[in-house]
Amino acid sequence: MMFDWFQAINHGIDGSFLEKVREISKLFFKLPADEKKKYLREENDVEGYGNDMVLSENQTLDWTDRLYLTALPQDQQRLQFWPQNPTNFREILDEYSSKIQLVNEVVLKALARSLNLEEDCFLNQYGTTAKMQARFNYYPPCPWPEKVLGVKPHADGSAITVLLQDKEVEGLQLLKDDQWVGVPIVPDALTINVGDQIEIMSNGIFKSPVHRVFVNSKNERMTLAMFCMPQTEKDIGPVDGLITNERPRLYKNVTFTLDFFFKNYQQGRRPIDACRI
Ligand SMILES: O=C(O)CCC(=O)C(=O)O
Ligand SMILES: [Fe+2]
Repeated sequence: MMFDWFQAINHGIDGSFLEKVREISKLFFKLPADEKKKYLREENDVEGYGNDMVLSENQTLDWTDRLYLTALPQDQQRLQFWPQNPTNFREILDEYSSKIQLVNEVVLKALARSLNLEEDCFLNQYGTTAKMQARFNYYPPCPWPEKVLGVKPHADGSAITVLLQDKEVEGLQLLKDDQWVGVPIVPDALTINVGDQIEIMSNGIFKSPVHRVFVNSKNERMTLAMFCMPQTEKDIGPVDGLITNERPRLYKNVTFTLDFFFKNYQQGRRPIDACRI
């Protein structure tokens, strides 16, 4: 199997800028609850500040606070959910998104070349605009760490996810050969994994890894996941060069909307299973 998760260093984003990104996240989560509530997610929406969408009484909630925002394209930003405080929040997130967009392009081209395909074959499925969702995750210390998870097992619905990990506190684990393996902290690295949409586009050659986050009783942890993907109105499917007699088409063409993703995810189903032929 090909790699599905790696740590990128020399990605072109300064350590000092990554610090600024961590800083706006921290300043936001440290605001008084009343102030954060101004950006509260609405009941049936994913964007904004809050926790899981509650879809059933049996659902286990994640031990986390998060702020979920559409970062790109800029004209789809819903600024009512963007913190006014810290005052440079928007400037920093905009700059970070455009830098991550470049990382996304480099990675998708490299993935294509590694399969001897034309380098734009994945990017061509993006349509006219790329989409990017930012998820700021805050995991408070937890008095019963063995009883809950920071994020329950899931795979990402993105094409790729670029994660800025906490500088000091580990928590991310990925399922490899039925074992949970910790993802270490590498200073100034970006942790990159493929999501369901690259699994589909690559006709299953790249696998969108299942991962989860554990919490601990002593330390809080903060991360920022950037979900990079094609514009959501556009359907995607396995690229032509990867459908052969030996390897028939494994996935349908689908329009991978956020709604489709979350309805499955919150009920403990993998959205990608709904895409298989
Ligand atoms: O916080 C982490 O380490 C990972 C978070 C994650 O998997 C996600 O936001 O999809
Ligand atoms: Fe994830």
